[in-house]
Amino acid sequence: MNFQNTREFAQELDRQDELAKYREEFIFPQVNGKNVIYFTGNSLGLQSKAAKKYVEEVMQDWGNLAVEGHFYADKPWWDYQERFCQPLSEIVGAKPTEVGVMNTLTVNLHLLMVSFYQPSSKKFKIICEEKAFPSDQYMFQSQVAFHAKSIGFDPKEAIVEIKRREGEHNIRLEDVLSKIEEVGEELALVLIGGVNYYTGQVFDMKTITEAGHKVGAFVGWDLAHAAGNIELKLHDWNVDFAAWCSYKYMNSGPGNASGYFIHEKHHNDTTLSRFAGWWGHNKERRFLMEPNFDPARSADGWQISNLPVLTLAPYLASVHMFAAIGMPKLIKKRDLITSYLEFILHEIDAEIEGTEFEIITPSNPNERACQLSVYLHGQGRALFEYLMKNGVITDWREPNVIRLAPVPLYSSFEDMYEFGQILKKGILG
Ligand SMILES: Cc1ncc(COP(=O)(O)O)c(C=O)c1O
Ligand SMILES: Nc1ccccc1C(=O)C[C@H](N)C(=O)O
Repeated sequence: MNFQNTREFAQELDRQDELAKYREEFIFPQVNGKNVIYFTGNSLGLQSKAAKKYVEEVMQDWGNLAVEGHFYADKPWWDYQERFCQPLSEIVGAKPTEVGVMNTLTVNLHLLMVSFYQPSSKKFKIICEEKAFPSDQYMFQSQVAFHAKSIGFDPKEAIVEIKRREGEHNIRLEDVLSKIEEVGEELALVLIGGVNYYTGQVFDMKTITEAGHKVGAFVGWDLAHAAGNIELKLHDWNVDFAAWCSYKYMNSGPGNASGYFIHEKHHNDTTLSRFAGWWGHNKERRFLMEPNFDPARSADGWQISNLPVLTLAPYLASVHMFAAIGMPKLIKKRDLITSYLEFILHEIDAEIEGTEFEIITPSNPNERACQLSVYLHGQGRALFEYLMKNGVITDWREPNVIRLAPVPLYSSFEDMYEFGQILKKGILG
């Protein structure tokens, strides 16, 4: 499409946008009496109007029914999580029995590593990406330290990071594959962010998963920046496990629950260790209070505690909205609005001397989703602060990168145009 950097053109794209009406379903913070231009749905998604209704429903049931709500609420609490399985399975490309919600992201990745990182003295290495999100790095370090002494391997050798090549911002697939081959039989686990939080790079999960399996490793994915953002086919890709937070693209609220996936091929595997609790016990027999753990033969078998229902309520509102729309439409708009933002950035960059906006996110549409990370050469933190003051909510990452994520559910094309104008003013004064 031949884009134009005019308000009329952006408004025309909004008129043609079949998802435009969903913007009304969200609450935008106000700056100078106007909706902000919100680019940080990759950090915390906006509150939907439905979220409050779902929470209020639980509050009312709690008030009216108290303990009886577990079984007699409209959406009974004891199996509240089952309402997620169908819609979530569509979002991440899984069978409904392969997904669940519980805890928070890093906690779930730790718990999944209990099952899928069982090192021996010969097979103990973990492949991850260089500069993974810090929480993942700390997780790897602590998992390795936890096992190293009893198994007797050198913790310093255990974590193998895939590096970017000199002068490049993104990791090459060929480098991931050759590292997997090089580590070979010593490789116990590959665990990478499916979409890199800093650059927005989307990894070829199918190919990497296959390569990991070829050398006998488990392969898992941190899908924090992927769930609700990109097409996923976790079942077909034969991924062993994955987890994601729900507060980014899935708009479930700050620090909210994590979704997780465990491939059905593992559901009956009793050799996998796991940390158990009564909510993972055989569902029909859960309330018999039996002494021995009999795990549910599905992803539910990894549940531990009864559910934080109030917390799950806004997440349920969100998955219902995603289910009503479907990922294909979101992805279609995502690609158009991201390309439009890219075009606007190039236009403004070309107009202004002395600046250079280097988009470090891959330009190949197969390797990016809705985030553009922009290196603002010639500009400093003052520009970021100007943007924030003028109603553009973005984030700053050292040394000089802003991340912009136009979210297809609630961002408009006119937002992109307006952002360009504010950016220009911020630079030219
Ligand atoms: C890739 C990635 N992993 C892990 C986390 C941490 O998640 P949590 O604090 O929910 O455990 C985040 C974001 O906060 C993230 O972007
Ligand atoms: N949960 C948060 C709480 C406080 C500050 C940031 C976060 C984020 O989620 C950061 C996000 N993971 C990121 O990619 O930057």
